[in-house]
Amino acid sequence: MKWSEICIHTTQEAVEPIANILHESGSSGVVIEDPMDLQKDWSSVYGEIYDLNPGDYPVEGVLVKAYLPVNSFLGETVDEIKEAINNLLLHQIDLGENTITISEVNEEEWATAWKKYYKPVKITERITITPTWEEYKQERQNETVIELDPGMAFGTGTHPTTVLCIQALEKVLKQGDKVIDVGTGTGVLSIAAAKLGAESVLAFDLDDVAVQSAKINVKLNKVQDKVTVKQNNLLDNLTDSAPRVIVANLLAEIVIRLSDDAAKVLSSDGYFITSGIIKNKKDEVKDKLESSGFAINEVLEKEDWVAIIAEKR
Ligand SMILES: C[S@@+](CC[C@H](N)C(=O)[O-])C[C@H]1O[C@@H](n2cnc3c(N)ncnc32)[C@H](O)[C@@H]1O
Repeated sequence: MKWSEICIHTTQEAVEPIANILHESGSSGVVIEDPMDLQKDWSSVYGEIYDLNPGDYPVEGVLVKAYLPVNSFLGETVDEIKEAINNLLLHQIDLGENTITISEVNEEEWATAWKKYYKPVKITERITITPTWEEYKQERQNETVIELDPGMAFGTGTHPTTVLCIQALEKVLKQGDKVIDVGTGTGVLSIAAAKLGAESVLAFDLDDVAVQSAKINVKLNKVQDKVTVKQNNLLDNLTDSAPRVIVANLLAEIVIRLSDDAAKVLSSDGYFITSGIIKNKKDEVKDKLESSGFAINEVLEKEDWVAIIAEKR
């Protein structure tokens, strides 16, 4: 089969929504080439990992690439992708250059193109995330290893927003907590919560592809007794529960929409961990959280992204 590579030159802020658009259009294995990755000193800090070629990276902005089968619908699919990306401007998302190029690749190239970027990564002192196809030996006694097969769901577990959420979970989670993970994607945060000691975790995602991916990863990590994965819009139709922690790695706009419901649902000593928030939207989200009845406990930052730990007042 022939495949077409679609490459979008954009901004860090637009990477997640564009990756979602590409997933929804049926493309496989989104690759993100962000020059910030070249500046990370993975080898000295984390004893790992990457062998990155600077020639693959833009000088400014980020390249988001995905692979579409070459068939009679390709033209229409590309037009739909372009339209959906341009619609992001209506949500005040900066698209930067927003140039879109299409090129043909062979099957072998695309099948391995994204996997070469995905290696075991030490996310925090305690947690390492490794793709299922890498053999990884636990290096330290108290190390918690999460195995992930990202499939077509967001993401590899190494995105700054995911890392920040895991760091926040480590700070607030107590043994025996009930947790809800809104927008679970691959299930990575639910798996982390279960492995960090949560008693039960509800993992919600609107996207069926994510739900299927999270179910697979939950089993792979043997936490199916603790984690229940369901297709659900935000916190809609929640009956019992009263979790002590809600974690939501979504876009700033969606976090704002979720804030009042999160305050209602959480237990009285509850924490709301939010991310997917680009730095320039931090104050808007903080204001909304405060007006929903939260006190801002801590703001964590990584690259252009923030995560906010908010405590129910
Ligand atoms: C940025 S990804 C986060 C994935 C994962 N939690 C992580 O931290 O890597 C956001 C996820 O939220 C899901 N999502 C978006 N809107 C949603 C909604 N209204 N209700 C539930 N999930 C939603 C998307 O399908 C996507 O899987």
